[in-house]
Amino acid sequence: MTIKIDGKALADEIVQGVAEKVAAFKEKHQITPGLAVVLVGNDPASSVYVRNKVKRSEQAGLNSIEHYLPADVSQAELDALVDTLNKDDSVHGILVQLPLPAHLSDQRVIEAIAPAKDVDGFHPVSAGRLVTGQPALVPCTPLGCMIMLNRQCADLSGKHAVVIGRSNIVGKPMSSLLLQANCTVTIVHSRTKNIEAICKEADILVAAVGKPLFVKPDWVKEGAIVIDVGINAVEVDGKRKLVGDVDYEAIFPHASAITPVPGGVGPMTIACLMQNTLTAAEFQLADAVAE
Ligand SMILES: Nc1nc2c(c(=O)[nH]1)N[C@@H](CN(C=O)c1ccc(C(=O)N[C@@H](CCC(=O)O)C(=O)O)cc1)CN2
Ligand SMILES: [Mg+2]
Repeated sequence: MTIKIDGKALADEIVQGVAEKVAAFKEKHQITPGLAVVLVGNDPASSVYVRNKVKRSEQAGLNSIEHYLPADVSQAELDALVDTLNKDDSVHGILVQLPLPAHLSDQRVIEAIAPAKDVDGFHPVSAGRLVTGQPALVPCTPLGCMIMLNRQCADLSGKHAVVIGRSNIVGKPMSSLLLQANCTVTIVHSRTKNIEAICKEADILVAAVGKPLFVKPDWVKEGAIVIDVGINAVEVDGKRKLVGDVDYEAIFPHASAITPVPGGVGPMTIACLMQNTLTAAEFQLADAVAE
């Protein structure tokens, strides 16, 4: 029997757990962890994600601070806002929704955020901490994938994990987390030869390639755990539909567990942002005590 991993239910559980810990944190320290979310422009998908982040922040008992900037905001104005948020003690986490409009630099904004407030885990300092096994703010999507994997498999040690995709946001941090869990990790990408055969050896297959239905049933080992990070909008019979990087229907009977799209990894990304905001507030408090 294949398990359909219910990301929405697990995300609800995580946010509930964060809410309990936030309540205890407030009680103990008289501090409410604050998450500042910055949205530039009005891209419909980004607007939905930001709305969900604000809603989840409220459920978690976090202080939600929202900044909506026009699509033609200058890089200097955006940098100035990030600088203000970096200096604001009531803000423990800063998230700038990506992608930014073309005239702005995603990388420049990522690097402008104070590493201590980098709840997306995209700053080079956070990436370096993760790779070197130090306490770190870990990118939310891979963190959500690891929580799902740990739920499905009590001991990941020695498993062969294949990650499809090498982005800084998913593929690379995912590989670091799997390595920390003592998996044998292979990353495959657009230049990899014989990608099907490598995927077929995976006990754990994580697809983060951004290509609809890229992974086919004959790429998957019987009993593998399949985590689908892709969220691709396609048109079927004239209607817009979301599909993953994995051919879910066809692969389902071959996997031991698999995430659907929608309702799999996506909701976990936002739940882990709540978790990271609490972690950032805890780290900042510990640093203040140590100073
Ligand atoms: N600053 C960031 N920007 C972006 C991130 C990020 O982690 N930080 N990730 C993505 C967008 N994203 C969160 O920001 C995100 C994407 C999708 C979902 C989600 O729950 N998707 C649903 C389907 C949504 C739909 O119906 O359209 C699902 O998979 O069930 C959550 C968060 C890029 N930008
Ligand atoms: Mg750009």
